[in-house]
Amino acid sequence: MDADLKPLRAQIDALDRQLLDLLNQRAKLAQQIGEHKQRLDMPVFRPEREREVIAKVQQANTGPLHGTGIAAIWREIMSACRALEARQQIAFLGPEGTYSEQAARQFFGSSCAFLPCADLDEVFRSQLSGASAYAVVAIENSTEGAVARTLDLLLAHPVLISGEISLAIHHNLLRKRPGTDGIRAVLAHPQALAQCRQWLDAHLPAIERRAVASNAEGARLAAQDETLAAIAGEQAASQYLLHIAAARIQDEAQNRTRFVVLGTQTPQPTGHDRTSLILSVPNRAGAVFEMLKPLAEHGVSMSRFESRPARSGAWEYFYYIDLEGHQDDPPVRQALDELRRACAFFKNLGSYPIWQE
Ligand SMILES: O=C(O)C(=O)C[C@]1(C(=O)O)C=C[C@@H](O)C=C1
Repeated sequence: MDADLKPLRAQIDALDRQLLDLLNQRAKLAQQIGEHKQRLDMPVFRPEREREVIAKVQQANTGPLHGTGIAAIWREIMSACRALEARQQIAFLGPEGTYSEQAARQFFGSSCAFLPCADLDEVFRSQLSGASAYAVVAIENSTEGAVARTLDLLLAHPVLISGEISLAIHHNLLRKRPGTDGIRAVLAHPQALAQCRQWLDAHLPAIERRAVASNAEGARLAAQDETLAAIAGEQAASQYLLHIAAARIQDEAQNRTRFVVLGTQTPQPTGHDRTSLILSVPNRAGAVFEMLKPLAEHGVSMSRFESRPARSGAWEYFYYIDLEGHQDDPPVRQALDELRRACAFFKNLGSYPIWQE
């Protein structure tokens, strides 16, 4: 009975008052930091500091709260404190309800303005023009590989990567009513259709698969027509008031997407950082081997190696390389100096903290 809960709830109420006082004390300190940053024209958002804050509270945590819960709470606390320093806009690939929006909200917390953009080009433009302080774009999926348009735009524009976030992606079949009877077409982004191929082959083999600009766009259309189903996340289900006709239909249970955060600053080293580069070498025997030599010589690990055609017609490629470490760490700095000298093309997209759940 609720009456039995009364004394415990009274204790929670008293603690909440204390928490509120403490949070407001914390917010006042963030405001003072904000004034200082404004005087010195320093960036408000400091991902390396936020990472440190979360690591410290997780280390101090004796439970029963879990580390992931602690991280989520502190991300929101810092988002609210950050908003007192400056309210920033974050661009992402819309419409509302996409995984990109989920990544943007998880990374920056909810005390920001979020701008859904029509396509990836517009997401980049919004950040480059300064209309948005940051942008969040998908770069690779563990099942389907690289997001080609993102790679091309990273090459074409003068952008810096200020952070990353990796999300577990659970696809669901969404529609206006429960069950799969009467579905005429399944709508989703081509990547999501590909990630659910086996499930669709087994459960809806004769049904049309229609590629649309985003999963959320598919969900929006499915909300208007009973004969359409969409593949999308739970966020899209609640956004467009759809039923989950089948849950977790992706072929790989461990399906994840990595997103990068585009900004104007390179965060300071945290000891757990990644550096992203785009390189190119002439098309001759041994050139790629030579290109990678400085990394081996300085003991720098490579966590990703991806190639895209250079469209020169000469079988030349751009190589997208992620290194472990920060560009200010001496071994990485030395390797970068040598790569800069040796490569026909060298672009440093910057160093940023590795995402921590
Ligand atoms: O330490 C800072 O630079 C702050 O502005 C404070 C704070 C926080 O709330 O802890 C807020 C925003 C920054 O991104 C980092 C941390």
